[in-house]
Parts: sequence; C-alpha cells; structure tokens
Amino acid sequence: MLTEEELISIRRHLHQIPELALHEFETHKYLVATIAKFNQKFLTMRTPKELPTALMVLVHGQHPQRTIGYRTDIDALPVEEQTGLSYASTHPGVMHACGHDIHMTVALGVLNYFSEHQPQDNLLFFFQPAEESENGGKRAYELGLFSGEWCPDEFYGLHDNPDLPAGAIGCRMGTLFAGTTEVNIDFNGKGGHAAYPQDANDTVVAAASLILQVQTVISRSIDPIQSGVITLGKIDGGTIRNVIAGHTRIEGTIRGLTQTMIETIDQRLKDICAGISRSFNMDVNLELNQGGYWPVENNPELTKRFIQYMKKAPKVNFIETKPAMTGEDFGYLLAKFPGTMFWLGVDDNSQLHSATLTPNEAAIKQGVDAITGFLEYRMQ
Ligand SMILES: CC(=O)N[C@@H](CCC[C@H](N)C(=O)O)C(=O)O
Repeated sequence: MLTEEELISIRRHLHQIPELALHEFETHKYLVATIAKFNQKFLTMRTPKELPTALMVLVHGQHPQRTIGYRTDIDALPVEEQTGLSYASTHPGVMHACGHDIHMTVALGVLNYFSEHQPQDNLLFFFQPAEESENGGKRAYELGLFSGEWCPDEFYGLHDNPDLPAGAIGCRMGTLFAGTTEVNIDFNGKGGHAAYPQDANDTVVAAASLILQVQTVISRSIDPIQSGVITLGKIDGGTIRNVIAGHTRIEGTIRGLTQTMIETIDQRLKDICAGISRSFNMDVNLELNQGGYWPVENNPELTKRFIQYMKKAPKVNFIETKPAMTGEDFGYLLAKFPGTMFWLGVDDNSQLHSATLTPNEAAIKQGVDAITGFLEYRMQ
C-alpha cells in the first residue's frame, strides 16, 4: 500500500504538470506509469482512443455482484500560480487551482490498495479529463465508454473543500452542487476614432450597460428564498485607449440548484441581451451552453448508506454540508448512474480557483482510508 510520503510525492508531481481540459497528455502518461507499478494481477487498464486523455482501470473482483465506479477529474485551470511552493506548477499560466491533483492522488491511493487486496465486486476507476470546461463526463458517456464490463452500477466521486478540516468527509442527501450554464456574449458594433463617437457604435459602453442590468436578475427576478448566481468572469474588448471598440466579448457562468432556476436566469439573460441589442443598435450574440454541468443530485439510498458509514467510521470526521454553488459535470454522470458525490476537507484559507490554493496534504491519506473503508463496507 502506498505510504503517506509516497502519496504526497505523487501529488506534488501532479501539481507540477497541470494541463487544461482535453490536453491532459502528460498527466495521463504519468497516471499510466504510476499505475503500471501497481500489482497488475487484478487490473485491466484502458485508454479510449475517442477520448485519449481519459483513463479507465477495472479491478476484477473475486465474486462480483456489481461494478462500483469511482471517478476523479484530472484537468487544471488557466490560473498563474502564486503559492511560492517549491513544487509549484512548471506550466506557465496553468495551475491545479481546483485541487484535482489531490483528487487524482486519492484515487490512485484507493486503486493501489485494491490492486493489492482483491475486492469482492468489480471496481471501475475513471480518470476523467475536462471537468472545468468541455464536459468530459458527458463526452465519455456519449462516446459509449461505459458499456459492457465498463458500466458502473453505481458511481462515487469527491471534490476537495478548503472550508472543511483536513481529511473531513462532507456530504448531504439530495442536491450537493448547482447546475451551471456557460455564457458567452459577443457585441458587434462599429469601431472608430475616440474623438468621434457619433460615427461609431461603441461595444464597450453596451457591454458595461449589460453588466449592470444583469446585476438585477438575481435581486429582482428570483425568489429570495431560492438561490441563483450569475458571474461574468471575463471581459475582453478594444485594442487601445483611443480607438472605439467594434467588438467586445463577455464570458460568464450561471448557477442554480434546480433546472427551473437555471432556465429562469437563462431567459432573463436572453431578454436583457435583446434589449441591449435594440437600445444600442448593434448585434448582441448570446450563447448559452449547459453541457454536462447538471445539478449534482445524490442518490437517496446510496447516499444514506454512505453517510451512515462515514458517521460511524471511528477515524472519519463526517460533516453534513449545505448545497454549494460550485458546478460539476459529475452531475451528468449521476443523472445516468446512481451514486454519491462528497467533499474531502483540505483546510485552506484560499478558495477553490484561487492562485494561492494550498490544500493541506494530510487530507490525502485520510481520504484514501475513508474511501477504502467505505468501499470495503459497501462490498460486504
Ligand atoms: C468544482 C468547480 O469549481 N467546478 C467548476 C465547473 C465549471 C462549470 C462550467 N464550466 C462553468 O463555468 O459554468 C465551477 O466553476 O464550479
């Protein structure tokens, strides 16, 4: 079984080689090389050619009655790391700022354990590309990767959580994470000289007006008892101070805990874009893409069993959590296969997606032990 020291060394290596969605080739190579060092007797490893950075590993059980899936995401974010760590990212502008390096390491630790202790049931480990964008989970499903013996009867997965103590397991019945819609808005006006606004059609001003109007959607159109979020995280327009910008683009994300909420916010955004287009007399092109980021709905029966185990396990610090506005394309997979998503505490002052995220590595071994224990209990 991998020691805590070995797990930390794996995590630090993964942390140094973060890659963006669908480009996780070095990560994939390292995962394959690491798993190749495990006992191979019960393992079948597969890289699907249709999704070449994905990796699936089947652990053949002794008397399988079911296949239990365990999923980890493997991609990183376009964030310039500012942790100052000796093992910081070596890929400029890319960082494991969402903790997927921790997720992968925990999955490797659990897989390593079962490669040495043959499980009763089959276990399917899915190292999934493209969680932050590009819908890796949905792609995998639609490509038919979960067919035949690669089809899980139930699926589990975790996300790290800086707000929980290191190693704590957090979960809840029902909705764990929000559904999200990716938003792209392109404003196409007429560029011109800064000194002659009357001859141009300024997309920066139109975008600014839209940004302010959007702030009223949640405050004025949504029942205050319900939850919704719109964040416009990126804006790009113009080239220089004295040229009026003929094109501006905004990228953002909508979140809601129910599909109805997401659709309500989507509709308000469509209305606002139509209004801005009319009032500024320019083309405003809105793209909404939900992809696979469906609300993460935990299966009642499996989640009840998961929570009961975690509450009773003597070494597990279990914390019942509230729904979160983070999104996850595991929501799509949980709509196709029953299962449970849960949090692993990593105790950090920095939030997910922050350039200074520094998860407490003590969480890794505790996570491996808690999940290994749960899977053994599940297979009894
Ligand atoms: C856990 C986490 O942070 N997930 C991401 C998922 C991104 C969803 C989608 N690409 C979007 O931006 O809406 C998150 O931002 O919550």
